[in-house]
Amino acid sequence: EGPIDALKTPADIPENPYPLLKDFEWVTMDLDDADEIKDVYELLHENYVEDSSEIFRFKYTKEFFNWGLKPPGWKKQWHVGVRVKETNRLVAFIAGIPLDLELRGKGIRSVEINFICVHKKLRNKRLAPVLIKEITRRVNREDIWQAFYTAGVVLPSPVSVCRYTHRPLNWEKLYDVGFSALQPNETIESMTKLYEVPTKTQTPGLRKAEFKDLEQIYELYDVFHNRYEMVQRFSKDEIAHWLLGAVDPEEAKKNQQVIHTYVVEDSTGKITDFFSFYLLPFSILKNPKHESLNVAYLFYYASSVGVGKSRKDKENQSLLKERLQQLVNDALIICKGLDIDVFNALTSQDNTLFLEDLKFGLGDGYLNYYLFNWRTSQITGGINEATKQLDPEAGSGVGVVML
Ligand SMILES: Cc1c(C(=O)c2nccn2C)oc2cccc(OCCCNCc3cccnc3)c12
Repeated sequence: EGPIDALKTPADIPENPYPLLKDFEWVTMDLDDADEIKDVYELLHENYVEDSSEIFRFKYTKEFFNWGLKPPGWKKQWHVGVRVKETNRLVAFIAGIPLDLELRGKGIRSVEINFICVHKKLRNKRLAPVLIKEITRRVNREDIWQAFYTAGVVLPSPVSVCRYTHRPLNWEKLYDVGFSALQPNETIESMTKLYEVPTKTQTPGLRKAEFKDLEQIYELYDVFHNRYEMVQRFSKDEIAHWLLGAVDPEEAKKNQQVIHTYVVEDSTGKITDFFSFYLLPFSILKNPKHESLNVAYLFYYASSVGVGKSRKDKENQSLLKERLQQLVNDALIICKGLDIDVFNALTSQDNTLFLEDLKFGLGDGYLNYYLFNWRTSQITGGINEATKQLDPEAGSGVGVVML
């Protein structure tokens, strides 16, 4: 376990940007400028590909970028763009944000790389590796030598791999857009009935999280995440940003269209649990009936039921299983109320404890986790390596959730 490359200092790193194809120039995006956020939004909206079927494309909002790209400690120079010199058109982007990663108890100051995008017309020009080299240079100049990133494709040595899972909430719409299909002995009515959820949440004391809960959420997140091998450690400001929408309560209101966090408060005023999900719709291309798919992604959660207990403690595992099933079932009920069509989750964290019982279906996508310049042994991703089926016993050591 440890760095792979020879140790260096920022002085060893070139101060000039990495060489670029002649018609293009490096730019540092200023995501405090509405026009620049718009450029990134348009580039990704037209060119970011996530699903192989080409039916769906992420339907970004300004708030999604405000929230996803500007957490506490964000740096302009880690929002790297490539523009065409002549036209000033943005044709590529890559982002890094600070990450306090902890791997089996060892803290690793690193960055999280995400949102890499190359314009469709510039594919196969080997631009992506150049984007990665340039953002690595800019990160190294800040004396950071490790990076964390995920990808649907298999690259050299993933630390872990998790599987996509989907919980239909509006089955008929998923059927209409071609995401879900009918098996021989099924009908639209039987499927709609199968995925029906109550209208009211069931957990006593469940309510939206507020800023007054910040201290307790911060504490509960920290102790609960000791159970995973790979976790993201958060400052209190980072918990405010990632779970309440922003450090500043006024700014947070806008981002609460994207990030939704709920807490359970017991009769003594103690926060015993929280869960969160973020919304990122898909535009549906070429469909006569629907133009967008409303999607929620399970984000971070924690329960006092799991605090201070080993995952080998069978008794506690079954208590946690029961608790998480109830909490995530409430998340489904809330999302149905928000007109969400499908609730997405990975096989990470303790999700394998509830995925099957709450009727999540295994998707055909996988998420591979990578750690640049850090050798480490593999971490279980909640699925059986050979069969790719859920591995409820093993659970997952992956506690980090990336957007
Ligand atoms: C993507 C995604 C999908 C789908 O593609 C999908 N669901 C319903 C219909 N479709 C086609 O399903 C998932 C299940 C779990 C985690 C996921 O993704 C985890 C990572 C999400 N990244 C979002 C992101 C981050 C940065 C920039 N743009 C997008 C996904």
